[in-house]
Amino acid sequence: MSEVLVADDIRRSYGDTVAVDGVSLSVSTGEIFGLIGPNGAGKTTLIRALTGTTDAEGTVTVFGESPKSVQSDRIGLLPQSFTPPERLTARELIAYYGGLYDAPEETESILDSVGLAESADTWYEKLSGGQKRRACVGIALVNKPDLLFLDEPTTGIDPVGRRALWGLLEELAANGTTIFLTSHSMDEVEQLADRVGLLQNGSLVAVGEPDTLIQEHGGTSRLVIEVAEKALESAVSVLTESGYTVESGVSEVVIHNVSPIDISAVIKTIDTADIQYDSLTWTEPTLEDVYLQLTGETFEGTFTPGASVVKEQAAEETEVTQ
Ligand SMILES: Nc1ncnc2c1ncn2[C@@H]1O[C@H](COP(=O)(O)OP(=O)(O)OP(=O)(O)O)[C@@H](O)[C@H]1O
Repeated sequence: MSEVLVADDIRRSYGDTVAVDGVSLSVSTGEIFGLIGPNGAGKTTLIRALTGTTDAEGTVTVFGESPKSVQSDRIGLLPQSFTPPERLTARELIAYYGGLYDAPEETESILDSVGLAESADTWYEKLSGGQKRRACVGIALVNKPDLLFLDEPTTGIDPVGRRALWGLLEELAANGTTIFLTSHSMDEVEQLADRVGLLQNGSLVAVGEPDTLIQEHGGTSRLVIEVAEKALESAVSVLTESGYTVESGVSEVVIHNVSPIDISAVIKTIDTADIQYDSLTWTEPTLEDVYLQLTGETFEGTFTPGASVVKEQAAEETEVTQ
């Protein structure tokens, strides 16, 4: 695979604010690179530097030349904020932007790909927020770009639409389109990206395949047992005595490093001690854990979105639901 995008020591400040602070990276043909990072980390500024839409220090080459010199139909860009003419329908918009290129993608095919076929005759201003975002994604695709930059492409798009868009992006990448995207949705990046870069305070603090980053920084699998406050202390002591590594929260006990086959032994231990609990939830580390670990950010509670509830005490049998 050849390198489509190469950035070396990119720096961009706005007055005293250092938005991008010496970023170097490269992305290969057909690769999906996911850029994550807290609000204000510099993701949009970096995309603007990589696309030549803002001047920055350092060097960027796209297809071996400066981004400003690259033939315009080879790059697609969906900016974070973008408002196309509002009194055009979705179909007219796609056709209008397509008309700027010699060999655009077929309008109907784009409308179909982004799930707007049924709303194609609605003015942009009358589309819902998610439909507007779909239309903007469609506009970024009109020139059949070889390199596609998407700054938070799925913001506001419903879960079914998001998954459809993921499928579309995977298909584009499989056919050789290189994709550079930013997102605050860790499941989106984990699902899509071949490699992930975590930007913090303008610097790339980690780059790697999602699985590798999760292995290195995601921590252990966890079994979260929700117990009544009065049972918390005895639950902790029973489980600790049984050799588990335990941590307690406000109303839950967390056991680290538990594999699914160990869960029944844990249940037996707490049942034998007659400890009342509301639920058991098993989680394995995700990209979100990597994000939280490396950025040092925290949130209230222990549950993560990928959690599998393995048992509620009212249930007759242990059952795994995703
Ligand atoms: N045009 C601008 N003028 C002044 N400061 C700016 C400008 N654009 C960005 N900044 C500042 O640069 C820093 C990085 O902003 P940027 O928009 O690149 O972050 P981001 O990671 O994309 O954030 P978000 O996740 O919220 O979209 C922030 O401190 C922001 O306030």
